[in-house]
Amino acid sequence: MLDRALGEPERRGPRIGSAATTNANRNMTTDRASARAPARVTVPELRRMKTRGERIAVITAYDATFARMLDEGGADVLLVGDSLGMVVQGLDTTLPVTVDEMIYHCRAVARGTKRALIVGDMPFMSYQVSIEEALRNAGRFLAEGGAHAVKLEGGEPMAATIARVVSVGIPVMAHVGLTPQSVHAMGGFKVQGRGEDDAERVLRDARAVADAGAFAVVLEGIPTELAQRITAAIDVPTIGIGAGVHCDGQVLVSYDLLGLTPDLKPKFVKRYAELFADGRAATERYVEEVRSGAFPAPEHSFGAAPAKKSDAPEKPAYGPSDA
Ligand SMILES: Nc1nc(=O)c2c([nH]1)NC[C@@H]1CN(c3ccc(C(=O)N[C@@H](CCC(=O)O)C(=O)O)cc3)CN21
Ligand SMILES: CC(C)C(=O)C(=O)O
Ligand SMILES: [Mg+2]
Repeated sequence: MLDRALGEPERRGPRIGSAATTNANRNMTTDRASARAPARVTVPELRRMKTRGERIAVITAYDATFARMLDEGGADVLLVGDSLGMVVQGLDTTLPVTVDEMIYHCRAVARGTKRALIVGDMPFMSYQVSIEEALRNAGRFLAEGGAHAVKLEGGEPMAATIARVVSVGIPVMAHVGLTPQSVHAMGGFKVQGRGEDDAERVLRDARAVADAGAFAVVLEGIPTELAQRITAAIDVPTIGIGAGVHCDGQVLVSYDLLGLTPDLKPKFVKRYAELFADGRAATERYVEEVRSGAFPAPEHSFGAAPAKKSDAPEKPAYGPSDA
């Protein structure tokens, strides 16, 4: 429990280190984790899921509590998306999000996750300037953020970068089609690959990143038939968002899935809960009860001298719990 509270990312994934460290981690897995915790989803497992025709469920997560909820709900992959700039930070685009911010959120998600593979989304300008910068920043997501893989946007022009990052043992999820970090070049969050030439470009992009060694490819905002062609053309799983019904998996922003983004309802979003409306209604009841004096009631209050039933040390009213 203590190591979970501290959230050391090195306990959560493969990490280069001494043989002693590796053995210690292995023993910990054997003695403590494997009996109760489900096996961690791995990159090779995701590739096998495509060959078995099993669909892959990906959801974005930005903090430990959501990560725990989504992990227990069975998500195969938790993507710490740079969409956090829009849903957590309140920005209009993802462009201002920094590597330090992404790593902070990755660490929180890593602490809340037992089974899902954790993918860190590389933010704008953290991998475009040079392959060296891409390597250094990708490495930080694993070493400091506790992520198991990184994602980056771009097709053919990013293939050499993806190949280099993959070559040092960092799994890369690619992302083609509607790439939100290119919002200004696209003139908005616009569906891509609609014309014949543009469809060919997106298909070339997907082929290039798969050939470069990406373990999966996010297809965002493209027509159903194009996503179907791409899914058939490449061996690695396609993960769709606004890309129709034929992809090998799906990804959705958790805030959209849970109904926390009341002002944003793109066509590809399905809401499985209405947490914004529920949370607002709960807040209204709380505010009303504070104003009327209905909350707090006696059962929410502490006495001056707690009755001692035994000589056992008193439990603190609140503090670290082993639950
Ligand atoms: N909350 C949230 N959900 C997301 O899916 C998401 C983010 N934020 N932030 C980063 C990007 C931005 N995304 C978006 C945002 C809006 C549309 C949108 O309004 N699309 C129109 C289609 C426009 C067209 O016709 O070309 C739509 O109606 O779906 C699409 C993707 C996807 N990502
Ligand atoms: C929507 C997914 C694919 C993403 O890139 C994000 O959440 O940032
Ligand atoms: Mg993103």
